[in-house]
Amino acid sequence: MSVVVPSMVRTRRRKSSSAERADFQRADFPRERRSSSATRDPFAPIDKYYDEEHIQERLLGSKKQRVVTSYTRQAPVSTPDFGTGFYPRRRGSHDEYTQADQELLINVEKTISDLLDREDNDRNHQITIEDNGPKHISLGTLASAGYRSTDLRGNYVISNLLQELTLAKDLGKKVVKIHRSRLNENPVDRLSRRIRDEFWKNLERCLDADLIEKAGRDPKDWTADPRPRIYVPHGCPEQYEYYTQVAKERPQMRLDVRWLPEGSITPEFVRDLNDAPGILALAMRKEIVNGKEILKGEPFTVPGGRFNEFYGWDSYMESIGLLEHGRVSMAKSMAINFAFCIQHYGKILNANRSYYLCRSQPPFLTDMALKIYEHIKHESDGLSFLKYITQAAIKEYYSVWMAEPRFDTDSGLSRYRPDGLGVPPETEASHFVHVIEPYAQKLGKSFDEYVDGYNAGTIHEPELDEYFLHDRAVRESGHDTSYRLEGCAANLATVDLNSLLYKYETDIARIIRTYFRDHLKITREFQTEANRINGFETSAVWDRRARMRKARMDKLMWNEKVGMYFDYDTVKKAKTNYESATTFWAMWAGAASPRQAAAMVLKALPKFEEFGGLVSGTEKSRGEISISRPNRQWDYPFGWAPQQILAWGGLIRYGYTEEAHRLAYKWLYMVIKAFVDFNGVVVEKYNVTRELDPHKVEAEYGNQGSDFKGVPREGFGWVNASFVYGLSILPISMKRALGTITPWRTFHEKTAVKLDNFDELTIQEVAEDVAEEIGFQNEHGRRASVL
Ligand SMILES: OC[C@H]1O[C@H](O[C@H]2O[C@H](CO)[C@@H](O)[C@H](O)[C@H]2O)[C@H](O)[C@@H](O)[C@@H]1O
Ligand SMILES: [Ca+2]
Repeated sequence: MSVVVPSMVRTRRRKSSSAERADFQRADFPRERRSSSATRDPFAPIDKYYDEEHIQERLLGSKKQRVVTSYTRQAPVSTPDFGTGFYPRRRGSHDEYTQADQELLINVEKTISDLLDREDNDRNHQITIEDNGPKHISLGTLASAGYRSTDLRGNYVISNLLQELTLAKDLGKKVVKIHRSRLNENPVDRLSRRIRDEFWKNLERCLDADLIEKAGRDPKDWTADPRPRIYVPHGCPEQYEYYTQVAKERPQMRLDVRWLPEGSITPEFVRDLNDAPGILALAMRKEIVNGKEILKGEPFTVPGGRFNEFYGWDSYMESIGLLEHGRVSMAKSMAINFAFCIQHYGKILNANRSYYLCRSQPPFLTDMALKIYEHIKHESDGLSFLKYITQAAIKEYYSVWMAEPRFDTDSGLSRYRPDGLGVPPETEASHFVHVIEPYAQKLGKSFDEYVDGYNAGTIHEPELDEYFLHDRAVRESGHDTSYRLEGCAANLATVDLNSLLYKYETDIARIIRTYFRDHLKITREFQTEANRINGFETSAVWDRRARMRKARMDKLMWNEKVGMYFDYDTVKKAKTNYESATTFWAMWAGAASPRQAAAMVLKALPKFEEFGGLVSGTEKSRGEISISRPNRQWDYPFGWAPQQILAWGGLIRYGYTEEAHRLAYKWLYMVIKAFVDFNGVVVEKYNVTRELDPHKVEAEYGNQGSDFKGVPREGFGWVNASFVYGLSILPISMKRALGTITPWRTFHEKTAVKLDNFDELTIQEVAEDVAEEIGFQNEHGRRASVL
């Protein structure tokens, strides 16, 4: 058997003195040393896994020479597939493929540079299926102290190697031992592990002395002098003092601490802050450390990418994944931060930046409180947590969603309709060029001059006022942007918002009845006109509100023929006709009757189901796309994690478990396939119609999460959550199939149940049976046979 020793090893061995050799053999690494894998968990979190400072000294000695990493050099050859270069040789008998727990000894810097040199053909610091490199490397084994080499092949393994080494480099490691099994890990396990051990941690922020610098940074601050700045609400003098002290103690940070005014925050005030954007203070708690009382910020999880602040509905979605991973205290802190925002800013904010002060996002607080409570009900403060958050949600319900300008008295339904003035400053400057340019030209002004004048109120343009009223509403809806909402959002009582409010009403009724003996006292900071006199709430009125809302939704939004809810235009007094995946929110909230749910499954679902799960809206509703009518990120062909999460929940709630499984499988398959083929990528949104590279989204704002060097470090908050939650609802057979990257088609073909008289019992047929039982016909007039 010929043993191939990488050329560098041979050279070094020849040069090394006998004394050095003796030292080396005396040391801990005899030629057939036992692997350390018996004691080291191949899948440990990176800080533990690479926490072996001693490797370098022990192995490299003073000359740092003995760790070998090299490509197997061969004569350049030319192949039609790869072009000219050094290509993988055939496997030799020395390859130790059978040893799943084999460990490799790797020089970090050198291997990264070799890998990028050879494998990263398009020079984007990622190794993906779009690179035409050899997808092969020979590395020294730990057991032979680098004397023997073993081969790694294939895009996934080679890319995982780059990722692991980049992580090790982040930790300052020069030489590492890596298990082969870590590079070859089942991708579902690998992504779950990275979310659990790394992504959540890297997305964690806190407005404490040590972290304010990180959380204060705003990639959306386009001003000439971006610097960390914090605004403190009037009612929080201790916090003001705290941050002033931080600013004094750490002048290099250039932290600018400012008060917010007492009383209501006006649109004019918010507009005027655009030249000095800043983060908004969040909740802090008092802790005793070394006998001294100190303030500690309640932490929060940010979405990722350029979204480096505490978001509204992202946080709810993230909490689903966090709870699944046992990070209960983080979810709890986020709910407490929401209560703080309601108390001090009057609403759950779009996010805690000054330019978001006027607007909110889709409300999920009662469901969040209940989910967290399930995890902490045995704790001494479990019930007081539920009480505190429910009171905050009640205040939010009355003063945000059931008050002017959001509440529409005619329909009795609510709208996204925030206050505000001027052009939203957080988007790229170019975002509104096509809208504003024609007005600027009319006045002979440049784009910038026009925006300055319009924002300052020296230029008046009612048409633009109307445009931005709707634009702000689009952003408050979280669905920014979409042709469903463009030019009309502020007038729409949307299915999404009213489903969520129905959920508030039913949740609040249930909470008051079940946990507070039908009498919930409202403390002063959360009192509103609606409950100030009584000072308490009871369940009956909430039940009644829910029934009323359902009746209104049925009347104004439900379309029996199409089997779907549609947004209601409160100005035109008519249903709209844009088909949106938000119709399934009514199922998530429990607002649909069993009959409506069956109709949605039978008629609506097929319109939204694509290769990668649910698409946001149908192609027909989006309409033609052109240069003057570009793609919008919340329209066809894009799919978003929250839409999937809510639809799965809704389907399960009404007993359509197989449907939920199928959709979850498709979404997770798409996410994991991109993760495997594209260097571990996890992004904000996906093109659910694109099988090869669904993470490539050509729409406004690009795609957060795709721009990284070597390894993604945080994924994207709600996609992380959707992955964790999706796995939690799938049966084990599906999880296994996902781990082997089995497309839905194949999985389905192999596992579909065969019954007598049926070629295949499809879920569609089950839905038809349900429909049959309730006397419902699909649009082709077809009735299913009775089982
Ligand atoms: O900066 C542009 C817009 O960015 C946010 O919207 C998008 O990201 C959010 C964070 O992940 C998410 O909540 C929202 O649904 C996305 O459309 C922001 O919320 C917008 O207000 C902002 O204009
Ligand atoms: Ca590349």
